[in-house]
Amino acid sequence: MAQVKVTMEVGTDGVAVITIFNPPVNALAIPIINALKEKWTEATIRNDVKAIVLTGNGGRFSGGFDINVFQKVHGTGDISQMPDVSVDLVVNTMEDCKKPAVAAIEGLALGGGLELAMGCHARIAAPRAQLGLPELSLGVMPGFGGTQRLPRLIGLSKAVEMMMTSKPIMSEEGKKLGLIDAIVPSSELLKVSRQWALDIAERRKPWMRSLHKTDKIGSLSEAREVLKVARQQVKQTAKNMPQHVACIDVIEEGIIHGGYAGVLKEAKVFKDLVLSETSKGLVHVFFAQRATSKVPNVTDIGLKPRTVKKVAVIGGGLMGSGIATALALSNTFVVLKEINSEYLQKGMKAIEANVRGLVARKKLPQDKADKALSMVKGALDYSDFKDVDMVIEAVIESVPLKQKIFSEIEKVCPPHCILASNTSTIDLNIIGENTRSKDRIIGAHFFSPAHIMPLLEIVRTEKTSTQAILDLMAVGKAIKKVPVVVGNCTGFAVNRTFFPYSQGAHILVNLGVDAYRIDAQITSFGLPMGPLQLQDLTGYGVAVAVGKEFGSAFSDRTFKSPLIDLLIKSGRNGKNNGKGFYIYEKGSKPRPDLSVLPIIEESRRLTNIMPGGKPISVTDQEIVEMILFPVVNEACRVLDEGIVVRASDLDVASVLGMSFPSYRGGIVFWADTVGAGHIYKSLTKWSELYGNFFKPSRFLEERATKGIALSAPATASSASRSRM
Ligand SMILES: C[C@H](O)CC(=O)SCCNC(=O)CCNC(=O)[C@H](O)C(C)(C)COP(=O)(O)OP(=O)(O)OC[C@H]1O[C@@H](n2cnc3c(N)ncnc32)[C@H](O)[C@@H]1OP(=O)(O)O
Repeated sequence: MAQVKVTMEVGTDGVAVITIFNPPVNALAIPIINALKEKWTEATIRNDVKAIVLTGNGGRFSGGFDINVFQKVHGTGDISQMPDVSVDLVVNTMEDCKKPAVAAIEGLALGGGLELAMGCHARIAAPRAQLGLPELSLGVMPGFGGTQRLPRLIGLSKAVEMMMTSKPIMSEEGKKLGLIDAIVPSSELLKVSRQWALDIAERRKPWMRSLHKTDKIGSLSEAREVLKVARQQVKQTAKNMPQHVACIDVIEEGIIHGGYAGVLKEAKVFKDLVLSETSKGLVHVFFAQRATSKVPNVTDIGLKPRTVKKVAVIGGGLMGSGIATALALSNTFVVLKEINSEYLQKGMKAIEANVRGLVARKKLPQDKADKALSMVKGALDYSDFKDVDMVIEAVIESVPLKQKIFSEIEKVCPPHCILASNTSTIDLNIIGENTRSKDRIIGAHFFSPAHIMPLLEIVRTEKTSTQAILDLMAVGKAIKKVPVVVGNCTGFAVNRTFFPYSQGAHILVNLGVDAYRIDAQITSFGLPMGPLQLQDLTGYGVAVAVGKEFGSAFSDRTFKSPLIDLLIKSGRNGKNNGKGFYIYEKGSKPRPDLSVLPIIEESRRLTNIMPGGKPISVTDQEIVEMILFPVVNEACRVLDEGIVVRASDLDVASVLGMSFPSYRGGIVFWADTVGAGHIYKSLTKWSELYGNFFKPSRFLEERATKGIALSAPATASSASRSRM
């Protein structure tokens, strides 16, 4: 293992270069922080040192405080594990040091990394270095003085924006804003930084303590206006999370009472936030997301992914065109195949619209858009398939059609070519039934819109080769998705786990609960929309098809709601035709459509499940639980069957595929915070009252009765039932 250390080399010029070594991102682990203090103190007292340069080894300054420490604090609840860095190291040792220091920044300076750099007296950066304070995305806030120094260096508005969005800027922008003093090529970074430090020591350049600066903050009333607007914005964008408002309050403290008072308040509030539930959830998701790239017996056996240069996408509909867009944007050659020129043209136009949309939203420069569009070629036959490395089939969910396509592509593609399907529900073994290439068949399940949604479920069967899995994982990463490897079953991990999401809503509606109250409670819990609005968005055709598929796979626990059929009969198709549970009009938010109420009444009459014919009475919390506990229950079955490698993969999949609130840590993490016991008891009660849909799974029952967390790894007995 590479050594975690801080070195100091004193040159004949009298400059001490202090270097952080902690690959891969030079995280500020506690030994690093202690060693930094030691070296700085040594440099301060040594007579041969005139000035200091701080840098990071391996082309990266620092990715910030060691996030593992947060996780340790979360595990133990012991906040005393957090070192006192802000005052002791950054203010007293670095900023108030009698020798000047310059930060030499390459690659990235994030979080605590940037905060150390701001504690230095100047910052020199290499081109395109990332600079940011992303702490809020971990449920905390900058804790090494960043809330005070960033506004003083670049102005309040921009500093607030950077902290609230957690988005980094490049060193070029940092230079314009005043965060960076000079940009120099990497090869000259140390040389220029040393000279700069000497220039400060000899008063040829200003000796700037950023905490003492006031010129960029503006008047108190201007500052208050900026913070007021920020508070209003985070009410919308950061619902249910404490760190945004806390951070604004701490910034305000420094503006009113001075930077040092701000630093003191920051240190206190920072520690409170570290202990918050939000931070626990977000830090869990941070590590869970990185864990998805570690798949036992796939990524740890020394196998290398092969290069995938050219991919054929079959089907130019919503999914196919989205997938083709994602591939083209990452410079992969794409052949888009359709069955006739009309459909092909539509598909090509959809790709163009996707790419142009990104340009319009300033997410993509024009030259990259042109390049992406030049990577796509349309085709009406298989002649371009002879040299493709991968095919992704994205046609309608029809078993015979998919089977036909797979037996055709097996013949026309080269033998190394991976044969992937974007099916969201159909068993891959059935799709590949008529082929002799079962080792090359794999699921590449994208989420709509495929060029934007970050999740890629990679579905392996018992026969899929390790090489094919590894190759698709590499393609997924190349197109900036988070690939999560899952097993083969109806609905795979995400759709299967969340099938009860809409089912639960339909049961509640039929039990007499107001449809719009259900959606409102789920959105206030933190999902972007409730289950009924989601059905409007995906369209009722999808709801019917998915309902059939799941109804036959899991008939024991499927609730047959007539509501969607009744809505279709009344001429509704959700957002597609502007009429569903809500009314959709251009330019305005969806509005509840009260003319749906008689249709709901009709559904209630048909199902006749209201006890005594009267609507049930439920609290807001019960609504959330009656929708989400069945989801947890299905997640338990997914865990029990070994469909995911680890529980945290399901957390990531729920956050990225279903927009489950990341600050709640994902579906299983959240369930563990609620407690398996409470979930089990509630489901048992509801199953007695309202039927099998709520019946607790064997896995949930076992975990609840034995007091084991749902996320705990599978026992030997359940692992042996694993499908992988
Ligand atoms: C007091 C302070 O104000 C508080 C703080 O500083 S909180 C920390 C603030 N910093 C951050 O939020 C940055 C978090 N890191 C990142 O965003 C990204 O890792 C990055 C942009 C630095 C690098 O991205 P990338 O090159 O894609 O590598 P990525 O796979 O994410 O990370 C590589 C490894 O470094 C680890 N890592 C990254 N940042 C880390 C950190 N700050 N602490 C501990 N480990 C970290 C990752 O867990 C991963 O470990 P693994 O290989 O064992 O899975």
